[in-house]
Order: sequence, then structure tokens, then C-alpha cells
Amino acid sequence: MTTGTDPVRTAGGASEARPAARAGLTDLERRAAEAARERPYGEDALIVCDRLVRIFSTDGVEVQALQGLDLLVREGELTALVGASGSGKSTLLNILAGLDTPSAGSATVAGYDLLSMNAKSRLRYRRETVGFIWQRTSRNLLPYLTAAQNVALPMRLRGGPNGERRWGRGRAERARALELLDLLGMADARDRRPAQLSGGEQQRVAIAVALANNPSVVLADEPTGELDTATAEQVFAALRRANSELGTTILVVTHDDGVSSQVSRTVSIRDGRTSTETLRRTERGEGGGESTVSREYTTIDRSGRLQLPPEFTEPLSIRDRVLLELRPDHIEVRPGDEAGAETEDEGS
Ligand SMILES: Nc1ncnc2c1ncn2[C@@H]1O[C@H](COP(=O)(O)OP(=O)(O)OP(=O)(O)O)[C@@H](O)[C@H]1O
Repeated sequence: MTTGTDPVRTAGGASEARPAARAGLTDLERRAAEAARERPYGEDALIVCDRLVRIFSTDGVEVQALQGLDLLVREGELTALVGASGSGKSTLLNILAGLDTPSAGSATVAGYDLLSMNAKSRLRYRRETVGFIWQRTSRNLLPYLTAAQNVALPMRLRGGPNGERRWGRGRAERARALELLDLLGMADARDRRPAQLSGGEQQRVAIAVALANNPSVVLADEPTGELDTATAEQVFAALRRANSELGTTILVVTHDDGVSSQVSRTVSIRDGRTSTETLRRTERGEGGGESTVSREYTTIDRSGRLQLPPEFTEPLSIRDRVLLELRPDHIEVRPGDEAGAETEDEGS
């Protein structure tokens, strides 16, 4: 039995609250239920992943790369997705890129349902709605084209409203290519081929290529994986610039934990599910000075599941089960096998 003077509702549903406190809890529950009814999941988000599952079967062995992953990304956000090797980052990105389809769950990006797209809308989605930056610089740029020609190419391939080739637009395309290169600090490199650029410069040109058709979302898979720290920071600065100047929503996958100092939102994936989220924002102090505050949150999925980090569970020897207690403004999580719990119950 739980002791103490606060009103408590245990996870099993037994309520020991005094009438006034109980009314408060009932009111909280009613308001939460109303809020859940009123707002469909992810209605204001540009990327919505709802209980996404991806199972790979090779040689009779099944691997659950995504195990019911929920993720919302709102328009205009610059989000980093971090996680250990094998946590499912690339699997998720391939689904969002329209290169792979999930085994179950749902995924929508800018109104495109990624599970039910036909070949025609998939092509359109990949040409107009998403832009990509891959880890291997050679995958992003054609070696025989200059930087400006590489950026202009997606505009040429996009064609007219019905996919037809649009001739005579070369000048407008080149002007936009130069504008984008300028925005990313690469104007001087316009007439150079990839082999004449450093790895970091190639990735900045790749960002311009990804932005060429003014996509709603840019997806980047380890864009700084082959770069040293200083060069990686320049690439992140270019991504931030594209995000703030053009308002493009950007999702970057990386295994580098240090990325949370480069972006305002970092979501971490563990075992095919989102586990924690770090939000970083700039606050102005009373003296007018600015400071950066970052806070880590544990994510809670659509079914109410959350992952307790080992740094919290190990010192308390938490395993198998826990006791949950609902307080008016928080939930308590306590070891489920605490010594004496049964004796206390029996004596009450
Ligand atoms: N095509 C595939 N066939 C079989 N298993 C796969 C396939 N692709 C990924 N997996 C498995 O799914 C899990 C998640 O892989 P994924 O590549 O998404 O992880 P990741 O977080 O991107 O890792 P890394 O940082 O090493 O790229 C891994 O166990 C991987 O072995």
C-alpha cells in the first residue's frame, strides 16, 4: 500500500485519493481524453510516422529494423536523428525518401501517403517534394558537370506540369543555381567540377542540388560522415542557413551525438523506436545577454510506451516491472520488486 498524504492513483487503477483531489484527477483525465479526441495525431506536422514497422527477412531470419516508430516533424524544423549503428536510422530515411516501403504503420510527408503511392506519384514525390543529400559525396554530384550545372540539373529533369521537357529555361535555371550556391557560400566554386572541390565544399554544393526544386523537405543521410569536425560544422552551418533563409524542413541522420549542439532539435532512436528528444533554444537574460539552454526529454509513443534509460534503471536495479503512481502534476516510477512491498500490503 502506498503511504503519504498526497492523492495517489496507482497504475493498477486503485485510487486512494481524497474526494477533492480525486475530482482534480478526474478532471485532468477528462481534459486529456478530450484533447486526444479533438486533435488527430500529427495533423499539423509535415512528416508523420505513426507506429512504423519495417521487418527485413533474409535467409529465414527476421530483423525488426523499425518497431513501431512514432515521429512528428513540423514545417520549418531542422531536426537531427541520432542513434547507434543498427538502430534503424537509414531504414527510416529510406522510407521517407520513397525508396522503401514499411511493413506496417503509416508514414506521410507533405500530404503524400508513402504506403499507397503509385509509381507516378512516387516519381513526382521524389522530384518535387523531397531533396536528398547522401553521405558519399560522389553519390550527390555528377563528376563531369560543374557545381552550377549540377544544381541546375534537377530543375531540368523536373520538366513542366505534365512532366514534359521545358526548353529555353536555361538562363532562369542557371540564375537560381547561382543564387543557391551564393546562399551556401559556394558562389566562387560555380564553374568547378566536384574533383576540384574539397569534401565539405562538395557537400555544400550537394545541399544546393537538394534545394534546387524548392522541396518541402530535405533528407540528409550522414552528410558529414566522411568529414572532419571543423568541416562538418561548416556543412551544418550551411544546413542551418538553408533552413532559416528558405524555411525548408530538414531532417539529418547522423550517428554523431555531438550534433545536438548544431541543431535546435535532436531525436534519438534506440532499437527501432524514438527514445529521447533534446530541444535547444536561445534565451535572453535580464542583462540582455543570450544563452543557449538545452533540455533532454524522453519520448512517449502513441501507445503510452516510453523507454527508461539505463542510467536511471541500473542504479535502482529496475528490471521487469515498475510501480507507477499518478500525482496531480507528475507520475512516479518506482522499482516494482522493492523489499517489503508484499509484507506491507499484507499488513494493511
Ligand atoms: N536490406 C536489409 N536486409 C536485412 N536487414 C537489414 C537491411 N537493412 C537494414 N537491416 C537491418 O536493420 C537494422 C537497422 O539497420 P539501419 O541500417 O537502418 O541502421 P542504422 O541506424 O542506419 O545503422 P548505421 O548507422 O550503421 O547505418 C540492422 O539490424 C540492419 O542489419
